[in-house]
Amino acid sequence: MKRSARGGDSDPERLPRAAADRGPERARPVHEGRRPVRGRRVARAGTPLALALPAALAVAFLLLPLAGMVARTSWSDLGTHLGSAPVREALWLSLTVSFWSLGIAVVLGVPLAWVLARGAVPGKTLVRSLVLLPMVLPPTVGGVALLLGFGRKGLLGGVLEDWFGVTLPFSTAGAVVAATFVAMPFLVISLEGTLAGLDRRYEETAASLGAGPWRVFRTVTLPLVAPGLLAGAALTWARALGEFGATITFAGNLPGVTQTLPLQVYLLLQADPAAATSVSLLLLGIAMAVLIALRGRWAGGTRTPGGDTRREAAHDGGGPTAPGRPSGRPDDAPLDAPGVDAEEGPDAQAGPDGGGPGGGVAGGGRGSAEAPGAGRAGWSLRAELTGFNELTLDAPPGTTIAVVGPNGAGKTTLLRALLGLTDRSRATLRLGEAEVGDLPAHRRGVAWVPQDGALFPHLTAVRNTAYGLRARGVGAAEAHRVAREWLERLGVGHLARRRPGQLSGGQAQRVALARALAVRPRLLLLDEPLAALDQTTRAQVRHALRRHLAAFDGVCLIVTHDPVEAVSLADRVLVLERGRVVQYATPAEVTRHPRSPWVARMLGRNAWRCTVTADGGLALPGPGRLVAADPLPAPSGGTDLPVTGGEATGVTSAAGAAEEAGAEAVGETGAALAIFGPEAVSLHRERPSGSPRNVWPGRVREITAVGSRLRVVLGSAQVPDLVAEITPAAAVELGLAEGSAAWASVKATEVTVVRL
Ligand SMILES: Nc1ncnc2c1ncn2[C@@H]1O[C@H](COP(=O)(O)OP(=O)(O)OP(=O)(O)O)[C@@H](O)[C@H]1O
Repeated sequence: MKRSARGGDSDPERLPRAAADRGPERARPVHEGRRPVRGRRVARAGTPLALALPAALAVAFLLLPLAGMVARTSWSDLGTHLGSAPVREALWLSLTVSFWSLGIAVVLGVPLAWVLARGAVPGKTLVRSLVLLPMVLPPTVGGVALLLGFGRKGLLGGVLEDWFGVTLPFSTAGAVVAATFVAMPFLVISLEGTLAGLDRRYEETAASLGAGPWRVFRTVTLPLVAPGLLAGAALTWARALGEFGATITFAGNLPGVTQTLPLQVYLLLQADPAAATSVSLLLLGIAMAVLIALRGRWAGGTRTPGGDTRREAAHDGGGPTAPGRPSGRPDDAPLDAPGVDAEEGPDAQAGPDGGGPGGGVAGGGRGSAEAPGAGRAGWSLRAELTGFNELTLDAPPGTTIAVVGPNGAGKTTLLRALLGLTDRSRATLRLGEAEVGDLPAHRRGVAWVPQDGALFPHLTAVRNTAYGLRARGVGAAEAHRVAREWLERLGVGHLARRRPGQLSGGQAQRVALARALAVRPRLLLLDEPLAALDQTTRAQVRHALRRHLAAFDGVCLIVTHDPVEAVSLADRVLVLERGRVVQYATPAEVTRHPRSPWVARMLGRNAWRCTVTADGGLALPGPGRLVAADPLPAPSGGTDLPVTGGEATGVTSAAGAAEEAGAEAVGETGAALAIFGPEAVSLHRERPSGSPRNVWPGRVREITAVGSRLRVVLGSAQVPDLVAEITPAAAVELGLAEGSAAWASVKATEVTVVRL
């Protein structure tokens, strides 16, 4: 049996798998636990001498001059040298120039880095090369270029002098310009790298909560890239402080005006080498202090306040992709078990009055947690998608639609199209009476909860929840009051002051849901809201979700791979494959008559593609045949779309229509799907002699435990693999083990046939 064959929990082979099963966040400690061990082994035994030797030489090459400086410094005269009036003056000037330079670099460089990382502007590669140029150009050449640009006879210099009376060469301002020219690239390159590595979902989620681009930049982007920005700023400042070549060429060497410390060193080297060494040591000390303070951060990704280095990029962002990551820590924070049910009194069904004056498209007088029911106000959904997704989606207020389909079916693309965040699919979108398809994401009234919730790691739970309200102009006090109410309602009120990094996965999901519901969206999009949670937490959050979705009177789309989630949360299940609709029906209908093998398997059922033969039999791809008691139903003509209030309510797609037409064309023969549950399969040691007409020999491929029962996968030369579900006692009685021979039988009455 697979379970016993696997061994105990201490089996090292099992650890990564088991950790991965509990979600990406839990998997991390396993790898972290192993890494140092591997690292030590590689360092001790793995570094080839051919690499180690030149590397050591390189370190010696870099170290020797510095060691020489330290060794040759006249330590007894150090105080006198550094305390002299010219050195103090030069130091003061250096600090003035370097800080001005830093200020200008931040004001100009931050927007430039953003445009390079995010802007859809032509010629970005060229601009990036231009930014890098001062880093590789000899500084004296940079100084010459500055003279030709900003000098008296330069392109702009004459204008500056005539119009504004500003002369840059041989002035302190000139020294600032020279230092900025050389140092700004450090800031731009460092920040651009950090921005490119930032997980775009934070910004996209902020937009879906109603924040415009400038607010998103100020309140989400900047705080998240702050470490990268600080690192770039420190490097920029240090580079400006040490600038020499461009300064002396463009601004000259005027004591008290442009003679900064590096220029002092140059002069002192001829007049007083010992003093030059002392001043050099000062500059060296400053540079080392900056580098040590940064500890290599300029070379890394964004270190978010939650503590994770992010190299993720957006779905459509063009950068590297990375797996979803739960914002919380499922393991170490206690779950708020008593919360959900206890706080769900009648009051909990009354929505907070959080609508602010800003309102946005999601504003209006609706309480977002009114009791569901006919006649209530709400927002219907009508969307027509073209591009990768080709479908039309219609749903009345209060509908929850589970979007399912295999990997790459276009589920996420569908959500992103509804948000207006992708060009791969475009959506015309009507929510209630409002056409919002042409509006930017932050004005659509479509709230999005990405896979891991994407809570802003630098904000507490309550500030996360208040974010959308603040973006809509609600005052801070009111927004926080409403946010607290929502957190209470979702059973996480007591965690209001915690940051996402201090929440468990389930708690983080509830906060993310509270944050989305608090803005009273017209359309709610949940991307695998429970995927990162363990079974117990999943059940709790699902429960909370069901209650709140029942009170939500917009339409909610939930992407899921979990059949329990689809069946228990949704009013309709939308099955996608290759961007098209395969089925759109109630969960009961999808369970009874799944129209694709993928859905059938997702629901844990056997699903065999077969061909209906002229005599009503079912031909399988192999030599075997399958007999079903019920004849194939007449072609449906696509009528498994539900109808509500006299109007067709459902989904259509070009592909779906074509399939229906094809099915009709073949009449009673053609492609079909034969479906039977694993509980309908009986296993035997010998060929059964009774009534079943479907009997095949096979060999046990795999046995796994599912709850208190066992799932047996039987491979057969005659028919596709089939799954049976039996009790452990039956398995013992039959002597089943992996590889053992067995017979399978299925009653014809247990087989349902669905036309494809
Ligand atoms: N930025 C992109 N550029 C090009 N193709 C993309 C991009 N993002 C997704 N795709 C492709 O679009 C298709 C649909 O992707 P999507 O992410 O919507 O699928 P999904 O159903 O959400 O999959 P999963 O269940 O794996 O999350 C896939 O074939 C995918 O490779």
